[in-house]
Amino acid sequence: MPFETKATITSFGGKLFKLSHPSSTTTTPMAVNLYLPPSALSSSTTPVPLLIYLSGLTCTPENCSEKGFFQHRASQLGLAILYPDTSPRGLNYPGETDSWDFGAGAGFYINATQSPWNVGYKMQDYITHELPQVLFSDPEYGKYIDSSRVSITGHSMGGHGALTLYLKNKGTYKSVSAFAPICNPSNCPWGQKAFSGYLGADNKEEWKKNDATELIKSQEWKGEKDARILVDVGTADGFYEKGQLLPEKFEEAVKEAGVGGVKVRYQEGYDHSYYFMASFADEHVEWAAKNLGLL
Ligand SMILES: N[C@@H](CCC(=O)N[C@@H](CS)C(=O)NCC(=O)O)C(=O)O
Repeated sequence: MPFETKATITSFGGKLFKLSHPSSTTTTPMAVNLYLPPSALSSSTTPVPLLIYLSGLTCTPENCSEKGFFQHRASQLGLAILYPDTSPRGLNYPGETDSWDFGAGAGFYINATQSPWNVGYKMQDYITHELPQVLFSDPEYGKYIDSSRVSITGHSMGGHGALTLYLKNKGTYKSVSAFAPICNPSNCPWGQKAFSGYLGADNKEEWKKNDATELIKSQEWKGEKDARILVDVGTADGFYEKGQLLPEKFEEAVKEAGVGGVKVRYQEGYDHSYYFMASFADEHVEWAAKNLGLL
């Protein structure tokens, strides 16, 4: 089914489209925003590459579209941005809306294995399979996108989502970047709560398959010299201070696996918010653009 266009908003010379489509993966309607830069919309040009942005806990497609400021540099460089939602909505599973860090708004970009979540909470399949297929084949929007040039990025839960989907699907995305990602969910409260609910408290092997710090040590990545991973963490991030992000664990794993081409940067004084995100948005868009052949 093609996208239904709910709104069109001019932004940095391009257009932000607020879209919706019925998803067979989540069994619900899904909201998604798409930004097309001016170069994509001018009739004389060829399709543009795509950056997928995965948002954090509690977010919808709106948070980053409104205050992430990705559109600023994406407009100049000729990059499309896709802002998906963070979970299915309205399934009415028991406990789905009881807390902000589990269920609605907290899908973690994994495929749940535990009932009832294993029916609709399949955000990994949704982001890697259904959503790109719907976009690339859409009669209105598909023609603007070069489906062979896609990168991925994200914030917090979405930063981890970006890292894991990149690591699980080597070659699908040209690069990855993450803002304040949860780096080692098996060892932090947010991750332990989500993985217990979605994957089962005792299924630690399943946890490892969904944890960026474990995935980077896999056979597929061990010894990789050009991993194309950029991570930024703010040193005044309260969630970093509380041990939710654990970037040092990821850095240790990178070292242990002998992986090159990974930059983890600690940005002095920045917190977890979109003030931090927006401050480095240009650099993350440039990172993707460079790896997508635009720079
Ligand atoms: N609701 C949580 C905060 C959750 C939170 O900070 N979410 C981040 C992602 S992990 C976010 O992007 N929130 C939405 C926003 O800042 O617009 C709290 O009260 O501590």
